[in-house]
Amino acid sequence: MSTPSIAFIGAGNMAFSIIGGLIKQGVDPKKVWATNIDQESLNKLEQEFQVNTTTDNHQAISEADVVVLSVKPQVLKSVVTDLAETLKQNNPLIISIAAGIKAETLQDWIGQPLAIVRCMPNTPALLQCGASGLYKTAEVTDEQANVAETLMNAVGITLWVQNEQGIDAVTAVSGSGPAYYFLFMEAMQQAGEALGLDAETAKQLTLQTALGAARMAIESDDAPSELRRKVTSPGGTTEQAIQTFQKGNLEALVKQAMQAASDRSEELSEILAK
Ligand SMILES: NC(=O)C1=CN([C@@H]2O[C@H](COP(=O)(O)OP(=O)(O)OC[C@H]3O[C@@H](n4cnc5c(N)ncnc54)[C@H](O)[C@@H]3O)[C@@H](O)[C@H]2O)C=CC1
Ligand SMILES: O=C(O)[C@@H]1CCC=N1
Repeated sequence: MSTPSIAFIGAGNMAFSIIGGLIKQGVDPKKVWATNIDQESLNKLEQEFQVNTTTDNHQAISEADVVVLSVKPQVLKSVVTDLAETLKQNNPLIISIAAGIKAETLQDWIGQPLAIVRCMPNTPALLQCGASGLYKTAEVTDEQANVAETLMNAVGITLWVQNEQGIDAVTAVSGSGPAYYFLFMEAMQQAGEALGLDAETAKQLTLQTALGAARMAIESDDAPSELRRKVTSPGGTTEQAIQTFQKGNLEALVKQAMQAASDRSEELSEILAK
């Protein structure tokens, strides 16, 4: 992939995953800049991926074609307002991965309606197994949209949403989603141990089962409901487990949890816009 010069501002966990995925995909590390206020995080990035690092956000964006805003939403305003003049001058494509901060809010902070793509990635990007939702403002050209899509396609699948609210939903599904599956893995592993397996055995069985189920769901023509039915013998063991989940209202709980994630995304956009 021929890459534009990309600067990640606030390269923490999520940026680490994207950068790692890009480098593993063959992106030239010399084209990637990463910043952080924490030198240790930068040392790790430099050691692992040989990308350029600096604690100076201005230096990182000075020659960037693409600026990826990857600090926490709570510090984004101070970072963006500090960089506003350079952003206005250089007019790079801005990709914000921050949860809950609307494109219009970013444009207000910058003081000009620059081209902004909001991207909601997830950490499996590190293994090129990410899933990202993208939303673009009217200022984004087709070419810039292509750049954003190509970049995120290098670390997984990408889907565009037509309205910005869609990003709140993407956040609840795939942005936060890995954590839901990790929680389920933790719970299954603990339950396996409670049933008498040693920790390593419970872990390996749990993780391989998660991988196998995900691959089947992706690769099979059957819907997950049908795949589930094929595991569930009438009067058998799975039926007992599924009935227990259903009595505990698992589906309603999942819906409630994801609504809470989406609500929080909306709430952040209101609180942090000020
Ligand atoms: N972690 C995840 O799974 C996902 C995170 N996101 C979004 O990505 C963004 C980053 O999240 P994480 O990587 O989890 O957070 P993080 O805290 O690991 O990374 C942010 C980094 O920014 C650095 N930083 C703080 N102030 C800075 C400044 N003024 N200049 C440069 N660097 C600065 C921090 O030291 C930190 O290492 C957030 O906005 C979040 O909403 C989006 C999707 C998934
Ligand atoms: O928890 C968060 O706010 C971020 C956004 C999606 C995943 N992590």
